[in-house]
Amino acid sequence: MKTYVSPTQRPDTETVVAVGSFDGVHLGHQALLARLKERARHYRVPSVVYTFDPPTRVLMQGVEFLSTLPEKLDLLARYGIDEVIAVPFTPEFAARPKEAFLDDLRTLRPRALVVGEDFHFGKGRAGGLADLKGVSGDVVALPMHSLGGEDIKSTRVREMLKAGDVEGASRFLGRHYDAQGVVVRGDQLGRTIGYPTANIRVPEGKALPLGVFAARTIIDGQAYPGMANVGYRPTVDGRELRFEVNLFDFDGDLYGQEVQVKFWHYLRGETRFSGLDALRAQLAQDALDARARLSE
Ligand SMILES: Cc1cc2nc3c(=O)[nH]c(=O)nc-3n(C[C@H](O)[C@H](O)[C@H](O)COP(=O)(O)O)c2cc1C
Ligand SMILES: Nc1ncnc2c1ncn2[C@@H]1O[C@H](COP(=O)(O)OP(=O)(O)O)[C@@H](O)[C@H]1O
Repeated sequence: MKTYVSPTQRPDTETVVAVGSFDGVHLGHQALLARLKERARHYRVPSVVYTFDPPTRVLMQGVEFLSTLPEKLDLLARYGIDEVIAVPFTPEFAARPKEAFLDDLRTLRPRALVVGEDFHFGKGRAGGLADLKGVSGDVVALPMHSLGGEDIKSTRVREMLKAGDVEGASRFLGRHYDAQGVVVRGDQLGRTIGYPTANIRVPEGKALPLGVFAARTIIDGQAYPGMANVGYRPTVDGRELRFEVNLFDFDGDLYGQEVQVKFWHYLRGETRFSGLDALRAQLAQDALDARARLSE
């Protein structure tokens, strides 16, 4: 998959194009991508995803993102997209009139455009489907996808994560929600209570679910079962948000390693224990619960 930061960078050929933030690449996005690929086969031209980094809502409304750009590119490659144009979404870009965006699209010579039916663009969200018809003779506007009577939206996935509902988020994403980052040093307390935890630093702004979870951690392509905590560690008077994982049946040095944690099941909310002994007892129970959930 080729990636560009501007539509003018790519070779001057016809295309089919899907436009959007694609934050999380959830089931609704996946339906759009399937339609994009179908149109690309039909016209025998490359499938192009025109996306914004960061997602428009992250810049405009200050929300957290579900996928970092590398995570999003990785997912789009796996769905078999030929090219991605990831334009830096800045206040200046957001303030451009709709005509400027339409001109950008024209440089891609789109045989077909695939968007969600509520797609808007340009300053004040002034541009809509009718404008797109001036750029391509084949505008596919997909209706909002729903699951169990609920619209599938990135916003809803963010809400579920904040409530610890990683199962709900997984249903909407069509895969387990995950976070990638590098293992950094913590307070070296975990090992003293028999539960060493790899503290993971994720890119600032990445949405994390809150609570205690059964998780699978991918290190060098291998999956390790374990349990994760995302919280403030009230028992040890923690202050900032920490993301840590204890791996079962693992012993080794992980500092500096890049890891990917897949959140499997919500186990409980974080609580304040009377001391480290009480915390240790709870961790023993969490480990049993996590193993049971992971072997289901
Ligand atoms: C599965 C799991 C659950 C946890 N639950 C809690 C909790 O409920 N309350 C709390 O204060 N800390 C909780 N912690 C965080 C521990 O306090 C933390 O692992 C310990 O302070 C060690 O920190 P360190 O990695 O900086 O050495 C949990 C950690 C894990 C791995
Ligand atoms: N089973 C394990 N799960 C997680 N980390 C482990 C495990 N075994 C060893 N480690 C290593 O020990 C470190 C965690 O020990 P800990 O005392 O909690 O220190 P820190 O506070 O620096 O995280 C991890 O970063 C990793 O390098």
